Amino acid sequence: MTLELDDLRVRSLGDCRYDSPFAEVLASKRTSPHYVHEDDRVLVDDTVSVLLSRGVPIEALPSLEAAGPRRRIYFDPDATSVGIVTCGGLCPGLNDVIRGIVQELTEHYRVAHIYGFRNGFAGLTSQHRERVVELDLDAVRDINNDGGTILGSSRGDQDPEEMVDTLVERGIDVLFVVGGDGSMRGAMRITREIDARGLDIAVIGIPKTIDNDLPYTDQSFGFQTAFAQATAFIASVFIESQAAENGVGIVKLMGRHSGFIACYAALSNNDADFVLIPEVPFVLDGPNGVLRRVEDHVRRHGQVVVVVAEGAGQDLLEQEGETTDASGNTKLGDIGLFLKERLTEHLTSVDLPPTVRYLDPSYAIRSVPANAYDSVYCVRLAHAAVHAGMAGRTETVVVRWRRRFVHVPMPLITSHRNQVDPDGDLWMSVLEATGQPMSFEP
Ligand SMILES: Nc1ncnc2c1ncn2[C@@H]1O[C@H](COP(=O)(O)OP(=O)(O)O)[C@@H](O)[C@H]1O
Ligand SMILES: O=P(O)(O)OC[C@H]1O[C@](O)(COP(=O)(O)O)[C@@H](O)[C@@H]1O
Ligand SMILES: [Mg+2]
Repeated sequence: MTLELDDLRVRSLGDCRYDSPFAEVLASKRTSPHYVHEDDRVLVDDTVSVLLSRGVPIEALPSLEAAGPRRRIYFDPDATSVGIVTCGGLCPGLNDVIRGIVQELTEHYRVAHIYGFRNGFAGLTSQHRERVVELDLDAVRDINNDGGTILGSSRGDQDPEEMVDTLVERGIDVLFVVGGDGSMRGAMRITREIDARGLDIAVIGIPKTIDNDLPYTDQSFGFQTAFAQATAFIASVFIESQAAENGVGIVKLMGRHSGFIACYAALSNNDADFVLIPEVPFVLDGPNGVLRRVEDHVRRHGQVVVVVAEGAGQDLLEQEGETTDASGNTKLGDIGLFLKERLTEHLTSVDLPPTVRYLDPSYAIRSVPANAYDSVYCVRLAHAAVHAGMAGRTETVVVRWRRRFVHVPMPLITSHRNQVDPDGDLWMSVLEATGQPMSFEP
């Protein structure tokens, strides 16, 4: 993988001219196993073989700027106005992030104004810009107890010129965009327009994806909450299938291009016998196909549980042309219902008429409040985002990478998708736990 140090440098609006409220506390800090100094950097790679293969001196190895408070900051807090927008699909923890940003900006930096734009990027258009809400400590009190986002969200394309007009009209100095790959592409278009006009506005991204499909982040916030929810649905179909004759439990889970939710949920209570994900192709028919394998399992155990990610096996479905949603995301065929139909047909034909229990929990796994672990993660990301913005970083995303909070340039976070590696140890764990074959190919 070619990755140059220069690709990993984040942009800054300029020199930091003001003392940070954290200056005193940071004065004596040095890098330790538990703290990375603001001038130090975090390595991208973590194995000796990859580091050696880079073939460059240590200081030229791919590395990321550490996140966290700075001794000096770019914006004068008294004269700073901030905007927050949440975009794309919901994810547990969005309210925790909003709350964390508002609390940090209010209690430590004491900025002049914090505005929330309603319903994603749509809230920055001329049509909706009047619906902006001013956010203070009262406005965010207890919002973390609820799922969703108090600001609302949306998909769909918006004009960057109009959005930047709104930022200028409101006097926004720092815009926080909480969203997925689409939102980060949208945020980059905003920064391009800001650059074209020579404006002094920072844009900071906080990566949100329930599918965990953004690269350079260990695991996205809300993911743990979501797969824990999914686990409960798998447990239900397991119990149901156990009590029925030739019981077949099928759970379809979110995961458009990445099967992380399916893998983690399946591993969590180990009730699944087959896990099907977009990254690992399979066939249904033939001696090694899924149908025969499931049949064998039902013959031996009297029941079976199949977990399928929504993006799996799309090549098996007949699609009427490729359709996309408002944001340009591919709309998928329903692999869950297709599997249900084909398995019912097949098991009936081999004299194992099944009792099928099919669940598609869909939005039920992402509309819940974050669990305690994700809440902690969200608040720490929010703090890191605020520090980055106040220090004048722009076109920058705050992430946790190999357990350190770091800054990643936006173009890099949209450069590719994080997916389950069929040769990696996660998929190996799934194969070990389920006992399913390594391949369903003929
Ligand atoms: N390629 C793109 N360029 C600019 N904006 C985009 C792009 N893709 C998506 N967006 C905008 O980002 C927002 C969220 O994108 P979407 O794909 O729906 O969710 P997510 O951010 O979760 O991936 C939408 O308003 C959408 O118009
Ligand atoms: O119905 P919606 O709101 O478009 O969202 C559904 C889709 O969003 C996803 O959750 C992906 O969104 P994120 O990764 O951005 O959170 C898919 O798994 C799912 O199919
Ligand atoms: Mg997306």
